[in-house]
Amino acid sequence: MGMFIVLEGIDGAGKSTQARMLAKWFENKGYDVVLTKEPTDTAFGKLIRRLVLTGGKEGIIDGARISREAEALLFAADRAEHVKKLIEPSLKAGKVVISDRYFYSSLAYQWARGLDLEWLINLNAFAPRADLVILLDLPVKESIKRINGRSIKSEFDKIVELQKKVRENYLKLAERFEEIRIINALAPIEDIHKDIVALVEHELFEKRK
Ligand SMILES: Nc1ncnc2c1ncn2[C@@H]1O[C@H](COP(=O)(O)OP(=O)(O)O)[C@@H](O)[C@H]1O
Ligand SMILES: Cc1cn([C@H]2C[C@H](O)[C@@H](COP(=O)(O)OP(=O)(O)O)O2)c(=O)[nH]c1=O
Repeated sequence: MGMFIVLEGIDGAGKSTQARMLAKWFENKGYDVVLTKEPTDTAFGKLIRRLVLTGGKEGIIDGARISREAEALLFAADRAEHVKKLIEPSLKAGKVVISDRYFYSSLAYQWARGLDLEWLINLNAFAPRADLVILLDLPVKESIKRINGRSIKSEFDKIVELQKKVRENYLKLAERFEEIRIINALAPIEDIHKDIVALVEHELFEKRK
């Protein structure tokens, strides 16, 4: 069996930056690496971007925003395809799978949007837990600085409030899922990479000996 590593955190925490660096680190060590993300780039992921993430006209069906439940189900459908078609086959082939977001994102975000945590955990029970989840934690103020410009000004306050809730949710989830490890994401990019490598070496290599 391969190794399944997930990066989680609020928007702008540095997940995609660190996922790329970690993938390169494994490749340099001779591992076969699959770098992937959720929402995926498949038709399901595109549907989510169109129906959920735009917040604009395209996200409206029959005059209203789609329900939070439908949102959670769309993320789960995308994830089911991701697990069955890419993650499980890659792990069976002995590869290192690194995913930028996974079901932990659904727990943190859809919970923040008001859905019940136990309902979300049950909905995502088909998805195997990761070997290691690296939670990039930082204050919302800092993440907003990093992604300045990605969001619409009129929605700014609402976005800040949601991100704060999401950050708190991730920290609560870290107490419940022992595979989640918290990394301080305020540091410079190279320092965070070193912390992640140290964590990977400790959690995945030394423990497996
Ligand atoms: N440790 C860091 N310090 C400062 N800026 C960073 C750091 N890590 C990433 N960034 C920058 O912040 C922005 C968001 O990073 P990104 O990796 O895309 O985050 P995410 O994938 O979590 O949304 C990018 O412009 C990236 O270059
Ligand atoms: C995977 C996932 C993401 N999200 C949210 C987190 C992000 O705000 C948003 C999109 O993720 P993001 O990583 O920003 O994707 P991209 O920049 O490639 O469009 O979706 C959920 O609410 N639930 C989920 O299950």
